[in-house]
Amino acid sequence: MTNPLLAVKDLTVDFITRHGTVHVLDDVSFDIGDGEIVGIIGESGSGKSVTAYSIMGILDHAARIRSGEILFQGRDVLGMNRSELDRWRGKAASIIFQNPRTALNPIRSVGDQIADVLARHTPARASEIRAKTIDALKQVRIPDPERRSKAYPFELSGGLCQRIGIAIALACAPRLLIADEPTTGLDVTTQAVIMDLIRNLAREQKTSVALITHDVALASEYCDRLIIMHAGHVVEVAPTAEIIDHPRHPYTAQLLRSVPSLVDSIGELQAIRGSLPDLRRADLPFCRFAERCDRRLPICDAERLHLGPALERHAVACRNPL
Ligand SMILES: Nc1ncnc2c1ncn2[C@@H]1O[C@H](COP(=O)(O)OP(=O)(O)OP(=O)(O)O)[C@@H](O)[C@H]1O
Repeated sequence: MTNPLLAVKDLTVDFITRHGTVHVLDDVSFDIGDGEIVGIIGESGSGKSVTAYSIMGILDHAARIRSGEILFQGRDVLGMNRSELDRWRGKAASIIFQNPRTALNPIRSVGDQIADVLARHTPARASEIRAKTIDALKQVRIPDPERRSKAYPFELSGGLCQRIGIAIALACAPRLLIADEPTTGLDVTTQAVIMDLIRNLAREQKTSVALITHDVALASEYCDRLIIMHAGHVVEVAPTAEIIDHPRHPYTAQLLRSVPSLVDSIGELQAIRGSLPDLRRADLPFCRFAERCDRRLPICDAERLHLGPALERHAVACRNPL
């Protein structure tokens, strides 16, 4: 991809814990283009959130970025100092979290929380900020926005709280929105409303979206391209239809076979074999899927195969792909 909006290159992140070093991300590389909606998919523990937090500069203090680059419009995000990051976050890139209620400040009205973000990034008079706050609430289809702006998170449903999260994230029309499991915990109807809202607003504002989810069916419905992660490696990247029709990595194929809406008959439905390797192991195999893989070859254990920084249209990190 020429001049992507975001380029993550060979990102390697460990966590230092009392029980040892956890090798969470290992040479993670991918791009996100202007206006694209990209799904980052994988089982729980595959490193999706750590990737998102690395991009946003909000990693836990136990994290160590061992190597790699995160370039946003060519600018090195990892090299930004605190005040540069504060200006960049919210204005250029923002994030919405899984649990909207805990992500919001419980003791500040939702209108004030939107106004705070606007005031931080756009110098304007209080009356203008107030008008923009109401506009932001209207944009996420909050009924009776004047009244709701004075509400506290505990007074709103989970779905309404997530709309507030979206309003805060999109208040300054960022170029990149990271949506980290934005619909987990919401009922199915509300999930669809929230996802439609994210997609439509992103398209209107030309905001790129990284949708982080373990829900392959959801990602396949909303994303242009999918990035498949397994145990801290990116194993496959391709346009959504291509990956759904012709998965090439054995892990992707197993992942797709575990999704009821993506198999032709119930008889084809299969659980993913085995479990993720313990990321504290010092002897992690080059291919972290090898121990779960029925296509493993001797060469898989001999040397690491990288997806590479310049990703092809359909890239797969496997010695013996389908
Ligand atoms: N602060 C931390 N200290 C130690 N290990 C951590 C920490 N944060 C994350 N990890 C480990 O990093 C790995 C990846 O976690 P991450 O939350 O990114 O996974 P995920 O793919 O987003 O999963 P989920 O869908 O459950 O959120 C896991 O093994 C997790 O235990």
